Amino acid sequence: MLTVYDCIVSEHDLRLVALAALVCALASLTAVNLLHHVRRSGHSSRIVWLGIAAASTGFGIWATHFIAMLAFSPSLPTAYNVVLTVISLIAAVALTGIGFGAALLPGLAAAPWIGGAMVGGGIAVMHYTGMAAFEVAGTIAWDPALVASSILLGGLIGAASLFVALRSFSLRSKLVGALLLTVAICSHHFTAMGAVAITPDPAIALSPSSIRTEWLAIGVAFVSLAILLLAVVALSLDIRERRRASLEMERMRDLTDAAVEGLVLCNGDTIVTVNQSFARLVGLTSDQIVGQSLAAWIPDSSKRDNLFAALGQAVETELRNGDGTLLPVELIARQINYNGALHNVVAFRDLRDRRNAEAQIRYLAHHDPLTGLDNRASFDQRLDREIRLHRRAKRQMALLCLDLDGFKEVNDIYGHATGDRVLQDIARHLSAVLVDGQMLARLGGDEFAIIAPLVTDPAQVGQLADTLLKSLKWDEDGVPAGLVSVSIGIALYPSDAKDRTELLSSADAALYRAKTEGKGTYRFFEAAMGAQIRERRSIEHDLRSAIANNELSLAYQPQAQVDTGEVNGFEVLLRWTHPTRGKVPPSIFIPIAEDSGLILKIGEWVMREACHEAATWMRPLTIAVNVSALQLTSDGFVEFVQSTLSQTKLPPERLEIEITETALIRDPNRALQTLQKLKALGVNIAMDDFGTGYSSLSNLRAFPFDKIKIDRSFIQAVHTNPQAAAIVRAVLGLGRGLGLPVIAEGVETSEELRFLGLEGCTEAQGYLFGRPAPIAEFVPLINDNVVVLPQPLRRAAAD
Ligand SMILES: Nc1nc2c(ncn2[C@@H]2O[C@@H]3COP(=O)(O)O[C@H]4[C@@H](O)[C@H](n5cnc6c(=O)[nH]c(N)nc65)O[C@@H]4COP(=O)(O)O[C@H]3[C@H]2O)c(=O)[nH]1
Repeated sequence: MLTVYDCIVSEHDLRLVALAALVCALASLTAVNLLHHVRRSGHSSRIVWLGIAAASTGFGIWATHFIAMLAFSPSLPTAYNVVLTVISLIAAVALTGIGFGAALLPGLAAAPWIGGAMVGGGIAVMHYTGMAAFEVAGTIAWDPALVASSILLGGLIGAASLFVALRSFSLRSKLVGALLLTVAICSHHFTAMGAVAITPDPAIALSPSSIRTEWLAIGVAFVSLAILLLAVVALSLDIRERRRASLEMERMRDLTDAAVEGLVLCNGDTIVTVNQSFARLVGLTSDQIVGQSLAAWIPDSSKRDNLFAALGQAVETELRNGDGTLLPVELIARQINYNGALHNVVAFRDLRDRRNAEAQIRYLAHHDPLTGLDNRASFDQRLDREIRLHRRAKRQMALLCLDLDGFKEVNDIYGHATGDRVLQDIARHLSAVLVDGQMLARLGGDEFAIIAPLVTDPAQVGQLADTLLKSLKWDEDGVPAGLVSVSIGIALYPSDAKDRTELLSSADAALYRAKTEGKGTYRFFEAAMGAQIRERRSIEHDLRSAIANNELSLAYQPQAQVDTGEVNGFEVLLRWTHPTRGKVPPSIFIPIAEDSGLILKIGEWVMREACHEAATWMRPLTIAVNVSALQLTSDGFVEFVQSTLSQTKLPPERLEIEITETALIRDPNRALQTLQKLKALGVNIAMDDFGTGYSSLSNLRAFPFDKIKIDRSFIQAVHTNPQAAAIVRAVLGLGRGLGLPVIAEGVETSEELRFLGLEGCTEAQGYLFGRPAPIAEFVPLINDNVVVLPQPLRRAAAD
């Protein structure tokens, strides 16, 4: 280093050294600017601008060398070989051009380094060719170490200069790049000059054809002037380009800001600009984002690689936003030519809404939207899985099927909104009872099911059912406690079933038993239940086609005066003659018809047939028709009765509707409204089976009854059970008190009739007067005023 320093200080004119450095710096700055211009140029003008850049830089290197040589004063005569001097200039221009071309090769990350190193090589070739042109009256000796160092310095610093200069479009990059190129040229030159040792030799003469130093100075001055001109051109180009770039940037920003998707423009991995959508997406300002690496926002490197490997194809990954949280995004990358260079544009589409929608769809596919519980599909999957696991582990599990009692009434009376709230409440209460591993699902309507895995003792499941039932004792939304209850059927795997379908049907059978044996309770499956359920389903199935198949008929049972035996009217009783089962008792098929809703259609048929029949009788006898709760509360029942009466021309006062007390309890307001309307039509209303239900005095007063029917179970026990006799007496007294006639049902013996006569009962019905039979058997009764009571009984009643 000292040799180089000594060489500069003691053997050079420092003013000219400074001039050389200035020319060099000017040439380097011009070179960097023109290089950027080449990069921005279109294909056709690229080669022209590359030539201009190469010429300016080559001239600059050459001029720097020769000004520095002019500054060199070995105190001996010197001159320059013309040919070699020209070759050195050509070499400088050509090798710089090749280096620049290499540095701008697209798609090669190391291109600026390689190109820069080639420019460094060009500096060395120019210098040593120039030194070969140098003639001096002496011999020149070279220090090989310094020669090698000079070449290395030029190459390395040259490589670094182009890398820095081309890294970005910023002014800083350009200035630092130009400075490094200046250092590369100067450091090479002066290190190489430090390697020179001249020994004066008067015997060596300068060749006559060589140019004198003075002439060289003039040539160098011209070249320097040319560099100055090129620098001005480069500067104006730079200013123009900057203005154009800023306009282009502004236009692009306006355009990209209009886009809904986040857009990011990258030079390599560095973010050059972003639109407002992207800034909003990450929650930062664009100034905070620009200049950063794309990797900072897309942490998954493999997804980043995929993005650029398959341009134009969507890649789903995560975006890290300003606060460090990750957002699901879809990316598409494309390449565009921006400011003369290829850039990557990455579009970011926020996938949160889509993901939420997908999650919602997935949720809905497996859950009941009203209660949030798992739905049937999800339940079936889980049950299958649990059965597999328990089979493998040889363990026991339980399935509990739950059904709401009285839910239909809640919907009818309080409306569907209340019904929905009741279901939600029930779901919440039941869920609160369950422990980890147990699953509650809503299978539809008012049906729920619970899977209880790993049961060691059935008593455990009984306790669970008890707790579930207790959890539902509540009073909410104005729905009275007790109106809604839950019945539970329990089946165990593997003892009650081998697969899901069988397990469900066993639990269903147990549920049916629970419902028929009191409601609000639970039952375990028993083998016999399966057969009962199948039987019930078969009856329900056949009942559906019973009207169409003419399998239904009506039986008529007389109702008579206790004292005279005179017939007042008939009660209509439904009969079903099944093609294979024969006569099916009403006690079997009527509850099935009521549970399945078939009673609505069947009841209409009964009413129409009965009114039609009664209208044909010569005597104006009454006709009593049983009406079930479902009919009474069904829409349009009153209108139906009215139109039946007018169609059959039966006077309304001849029709009597028999209603049990339970039909009133389910929906008292609606029942009251219906009964009042029927009453207004002129129809009579009888309370059936009095004594078996609630036997509420308030019901008798609140509803517009015309008659009370004492249940046959009391009549038949009047002589064996003093309590029954007391009840009959009490009901008769009640009737008298309220001014309501009382009819006794199921009178079979003359003793029963005598008892009723003595207690003041005016009307009776029973086998004693006649069994229910087709109307054809009562033809004389309906046409003549015939007393039906046998003589001895008439006497008994009269006694
Ligand atoms: N042991 C005995 N029984 C007697 C005597 N007199 C009448 N019965 C029976 O007592 C039942 C009286 O009908 P219910 O209390 O309205 O009870 C009826 C009624 O609730 C229902 N039912 C029958 N027909 C209809 C109908 O058309 N519509 C509706 N909704 N229910 C009906 O089925 C129930 C049973 O009907 P049935 O089996 O016909 O049974 C009838 C009748 O056959 C007697 O002296 N001794």
